[in-house]
Amino acid sequence: MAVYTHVPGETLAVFIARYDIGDLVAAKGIAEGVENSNYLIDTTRGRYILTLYEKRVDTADLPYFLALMRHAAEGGLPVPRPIEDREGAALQDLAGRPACVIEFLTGISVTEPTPALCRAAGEALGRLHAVTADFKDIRANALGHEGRLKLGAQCLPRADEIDPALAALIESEMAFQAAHWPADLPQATIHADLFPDNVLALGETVTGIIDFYFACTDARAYDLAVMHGAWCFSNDGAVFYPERAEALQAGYRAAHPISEAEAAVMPVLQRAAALRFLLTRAWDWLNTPADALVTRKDPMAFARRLRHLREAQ
Ligand SMILES: Nc1ncnc2c1ncn2[C@@H]1O[C@H](COP(=O)(O)OP(=O)(O)O)[C@@H](O)[C@H]1O
Ligand SMILES: N[C@@H](CCOP(=O)(O)O)C(=O)O
Repeated sequence: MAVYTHVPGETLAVFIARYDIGDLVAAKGIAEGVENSNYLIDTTRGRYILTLYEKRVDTADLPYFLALMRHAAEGGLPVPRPIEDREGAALQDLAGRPACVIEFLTGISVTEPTPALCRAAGEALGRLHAVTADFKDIRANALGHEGRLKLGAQCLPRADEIDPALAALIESEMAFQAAHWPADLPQATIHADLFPDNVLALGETVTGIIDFYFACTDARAYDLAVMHGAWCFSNDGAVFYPERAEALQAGYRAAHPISEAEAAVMPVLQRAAALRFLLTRAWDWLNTPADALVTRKDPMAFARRLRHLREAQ
């Protein structure tokens, strides 16, 4: 469930009238997503997405995210373009929250991707890296190497409330990452959260790359490592699908090279990515009130991935 901020219909109609996109004819809250409130907006001229940014998104970062989406869309990628109102403003204030109307893209997100879709998604990431190579804005990754170690230390004291062996796993991986994280990889603009639920597809064609709200500047190859964890395991993390991983990497290489140095440290980056999602899920698991609207994601699904990656080395 992800409509945290409810906007009355009459307020929405007045809001949409600021734009040159036709009159509001329907608005529905979108259940998917966890971070922000999203509405599907139909007007007399087309369909749009209205996002109200909730507390975990720093308002100061919004111009970066919107500029990045615009840059990627102008580069020919299926990325939603932020829509400007008649005065040229894309970033708005609605119901006390920062808000933006963006293009609606067709397609559905799958939960069990085929190797062919993994290939297409890998290629989409490679194209994103190619198109954003000249995107100049910089945003530090709050969940980069240092951020992961900090969050790990915050999760450790209560991690065993989730699973009796979890603290030991986190502590051991933090030590490994502190010793092995490569500081000298090429930096780039990365999506940083390109899970299957953030890729829209029709059949095996990618029609949308969405949810840029973790995008940042970090090791380019780390973005592929995030996708490896998100796309190449069963959802519970119990089964690894090598054919998906091969397809993902082949697709990426069709659009962007992977250097020898990046390939050599990929196992470390994959473990770092598994740790990142294990930690944010563990933190949310321990700190989300039982009556919260949002469904917590299972941290153990990424603990299993991390164990698999550690054993495979
Ligand atoms: N531009 C878009 N076109 C079509 N559907 C979208 C678009 N943006 C978001 N959605 C829909 O809204 C859902 C939640 O969006 P998302 O950006 O992932 O939210 P959150 O940041 O809260 O996780 C997506 O799963 C998708 O169904
Ligand atoms: N992909 C992350 C959670 C972020 O959720 P999103 O809906 O904004 O992609 C996870 O799976 O832990």
